[in-house]
Amino acid sequence: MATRAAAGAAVTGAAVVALLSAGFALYGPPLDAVLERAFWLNKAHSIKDMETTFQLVRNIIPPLTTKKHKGQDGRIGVVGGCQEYTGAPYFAAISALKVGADLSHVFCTREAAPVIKSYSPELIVHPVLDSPNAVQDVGKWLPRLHALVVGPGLGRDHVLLSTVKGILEVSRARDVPVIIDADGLWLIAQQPALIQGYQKAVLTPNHMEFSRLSEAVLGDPVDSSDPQEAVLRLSQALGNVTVVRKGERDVISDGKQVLECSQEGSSRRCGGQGDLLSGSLGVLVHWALLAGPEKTNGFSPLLVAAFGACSLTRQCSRQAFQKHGRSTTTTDMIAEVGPAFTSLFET
Ligand SMILES: NC(=O)C1=CN([C@@H]2O[C@H](COP(=O)(O)OP(=O)(O)OC[C@H]3O[C@@H](n4cnc5c(N)ncnc54)[C@H](O)[C@@H]3O)[C@@H](O)[C@H]2O)[C@@H](O)CC1
Ligand SMILES: Nc1ncnc2c1ncn2[C@@H]1O[C@H](COP(=O)(O)OP(=O)(O)OP(=O)(O)O)[C@@H](O)[C@H]1O
Ligand SMILES: [Mg+2]
Repeated sequence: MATRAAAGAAVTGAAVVALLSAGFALYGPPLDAVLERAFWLNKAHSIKDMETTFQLVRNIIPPLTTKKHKGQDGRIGVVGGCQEYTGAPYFAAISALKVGADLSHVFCTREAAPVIKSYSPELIVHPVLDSPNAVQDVGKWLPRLHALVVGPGLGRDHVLLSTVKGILEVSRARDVPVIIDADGLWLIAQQPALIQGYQKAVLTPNHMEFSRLSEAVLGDPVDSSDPQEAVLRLSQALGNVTVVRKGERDVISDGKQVLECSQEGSSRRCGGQGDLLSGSLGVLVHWALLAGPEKTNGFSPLLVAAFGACSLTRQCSRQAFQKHGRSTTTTDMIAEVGPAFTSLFET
């Protein structure tokens, strides 16, 4: 367990960067106002030394060319979808495709599968999660997947969670990057060892999920006065697993650096926005790891990917809200993924 003093010492030694992206004109260049505040506690670098985080996200985006084959820009899996929840895995999987993945798989329970298939012919849906050989059924796809998003709409059934434990163990053994969200985080709060020290894991907790994880891992309630330190401490305690704490501002840390994303979103808090984020992150994590640290200017590729997914989700929310106001739903946000991506990363 990390103590507050230990965390404080690590902060002092580490390069801590807080990047706040203030609002900028819709469809306008994002560089104008993205870097509101940046500092390195060891003073070795200054704001002028650094490219903006948006530029780093742009650096990891693979070019669209006629030379590629299907699958090269991303084959993403989503583990989730049960009797109660079919929307969440759909949102995550379709978001991965809309961001630019070539293939998007959903591994769900038998009864959720026809429902999810009926939402979209573009998803590949495997009704395997409640089968007796579920771990092997998912495991045989792992060599063909670039990242696995675990948890959207998974539910908390004990048998399903123990299957997912097995899937996480196999994924880790195969070095497959995992993005853990929603009920996947419920499992991690009970068994943090599953991802302890795994450098290709990213956790994307909302407010409640973050509190649950912090209490389970650090043993004390979250210090709401210092969100950055709270995220830094949790990441450190988990062995530098990347943590993305969603909220009014998204705080991202790998236990060494802290990024903050306050890209303007909207005041609509409809369900499913986090699923858009975790699905998008699946693709961006693959792209970032492929690009490597030389393209991210020494920053952790996972931090850059997370910043990209957070800013994209919030921009989708902003654009959808401008069109639909109070009636905005996640489906409206998904329709904005293309334009939002272009306005943030391709201008
Ligand atoms: N259409 C769907 O199928 C959807 C299914 N979902 C699934 O629903 C399941 C449960 O997810 P939940 O997110 O409800 O998880 P939890 O059961 O942990 O609930 C989180 C709770 O925290 C509350 N909360 C969120 N932000 C807060 C804040 N800033 N301050 C105080 N309270 C806050 C929310 O109201 C919610 O009740 C997951 O499997 C998830 O993926 C959601 O993703 C939403 C969409
Ligand atoms: N108060 C807020 N203001 C602006 N954006 C927010 C706010 N709270 C959350 N968001 C944004 O909404 C997105 C989803 O975060 P949220 O906390 O709703 O996740 P979630 O509860 O997991 O969602 P889901 O319903 O998909 O499970 C993130 O991009 C986050 O930045
Ligand atoms: Mg969620």
